Amino acid sequence: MPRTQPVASPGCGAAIVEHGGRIAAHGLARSREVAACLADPAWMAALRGRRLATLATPRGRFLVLLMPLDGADLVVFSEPPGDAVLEFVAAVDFAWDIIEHVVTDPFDAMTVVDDQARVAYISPVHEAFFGLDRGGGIGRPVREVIENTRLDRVLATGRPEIGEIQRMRGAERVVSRIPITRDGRVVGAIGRVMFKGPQQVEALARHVNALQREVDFYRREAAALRGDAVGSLDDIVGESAAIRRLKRDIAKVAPLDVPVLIHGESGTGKELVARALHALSPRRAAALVAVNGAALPASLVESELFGYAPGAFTGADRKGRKGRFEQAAGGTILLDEIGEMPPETQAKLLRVVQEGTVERVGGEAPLPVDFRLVSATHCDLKRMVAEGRFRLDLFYRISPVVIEVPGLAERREDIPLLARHFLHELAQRHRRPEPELDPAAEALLRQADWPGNVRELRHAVERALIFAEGERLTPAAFPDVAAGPARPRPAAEPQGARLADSMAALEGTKIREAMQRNRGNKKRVAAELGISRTYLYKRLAEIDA
Ligand SMILES: Nc1ncnc2c1ncn2[C@@H]1O[C@H](COP(=O)(O)OP(=O)(O)OP(=O)(O)O)[C@@H](O)[C@H]1O
Repeated sequence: MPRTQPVASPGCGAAIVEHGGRIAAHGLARSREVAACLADPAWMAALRGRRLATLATPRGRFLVLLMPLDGADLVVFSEPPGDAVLEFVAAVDFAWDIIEHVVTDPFDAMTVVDDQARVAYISPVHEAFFGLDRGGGIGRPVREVIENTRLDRVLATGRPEIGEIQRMRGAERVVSRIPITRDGRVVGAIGRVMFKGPQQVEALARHVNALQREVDFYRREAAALRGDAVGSLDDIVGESAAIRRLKRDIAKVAPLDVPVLIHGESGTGKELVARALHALSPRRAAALVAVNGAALPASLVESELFGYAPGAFTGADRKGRKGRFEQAAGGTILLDEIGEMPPETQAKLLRVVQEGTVERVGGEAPLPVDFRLVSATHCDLKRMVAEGRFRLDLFYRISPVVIEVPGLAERREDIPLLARHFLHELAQRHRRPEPELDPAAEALLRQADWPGNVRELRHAVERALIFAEGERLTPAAFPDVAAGPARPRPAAEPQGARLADSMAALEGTKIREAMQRNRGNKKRVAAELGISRTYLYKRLAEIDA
């Protein structure tokens, strides 16, 4: 009989119960209540039948597992991993058999990966399908073992993927990939594949899936053609801290009726931000009208923005035409590339923004207009104001709130996510199977410099998809993407400002050289360079700073 005494670690224990009656107990198994159970032949017989059971003791409820040995039984006691497991085992006499069924079911194979995306378990039927020996995949990176798997992605995103189609060994299967969390942390993932299952269900699932994607695609396409302001935070792909912050800012600002200036490098998604601002605002039912400041021909600015009255031009629409501000009535107007608008247009815009009215060309009375103003630019407008290239009064009017959109270089962790998002979307558009992005290609895209930001990445993915051969995109599919040291990035500034920068740098060098030549004699330096002494002092102060 076991000695019964207080145990140091009551959380678990084990005992070997010999069929002859001898018991060697450890940990929890040495406690009085447990020892009594182990010594009770009826209790042991019931446990042998179930293999997995629960035991209620004054210390709590425990899971009990029996493993038959030669002439003895090994009985293990353990704290349960969770109440649901306890309840399941307590309620179902054949819990063991169910677990066995789940892990070996030939119609619903299972793969389990750990938090490093290494294979922890594969159902025997799945192993056989991949030509693996029993246990042959264990411990290996799942990508090496299972074709087209995305279990590593599911680990990274923590998001389940249900009912997806996966191509394996030339056949398409319906799969689900589910992250498993413990205490809020993803500790692994399971993949399930309807292996042989009813073929109809599989085909149906595939069909529904393809239709769903197609509907999504055409819905977006139609919305874009209608110029609808559909958009939402979900359209902004990315999980980096910078993107999460951006989304938080958008959600905060959208419901307020204040003008917003969106600033960011070219191709960072400023238009998406504008659409989300509109979609989350009380004005969402009305239109979002976009005006591109860089594309407005000077001669048409007025009629385009403010419309024209009936009979204003010979040959013009007799009834007159609404301008963009009138079209945006009750909605939002997006003044895109506002930094590119010439001074005369800026003056006209200021009037509209200040007075809330527009005057149609050839019209008599100003018409009140009700719009929410959103502007976007890649220019440094403050600097343009300082240089006299942008009106200060207009700047104040358009920028009570400024939203900064981060460049791709500041959120490289989003690159794989964006690349896969575009692969998915573009594969639908070009009606091509969606290829996998192989890890080396993913690494290349992550490291590359993207002066054109998300737009450039999208183009690179599109080119790769169109020219791709096979089901996998390797680095060779991205011949124009340079790995390693960054290519020179064009600043988020128009050409004029870059020229100004280089002029300033050149001027600094000339001044420094002249100062050396003339041993610091400022009078001589000013004379040599043909500049005033006051200007020289100013530039020297800037250079020293
Ligand atoms: N976070 C994102 N998620 C998904 N798509 C994005 C994202 N950012 C940009 N894109 C896509 O990249 C392309 C360029 O984005 P967009 O036109 O909004 O950029 P922009 O900042 O307005 O550029 P520009 O200043 O050159 O007009 C679009 O196809 C857009 O859908």
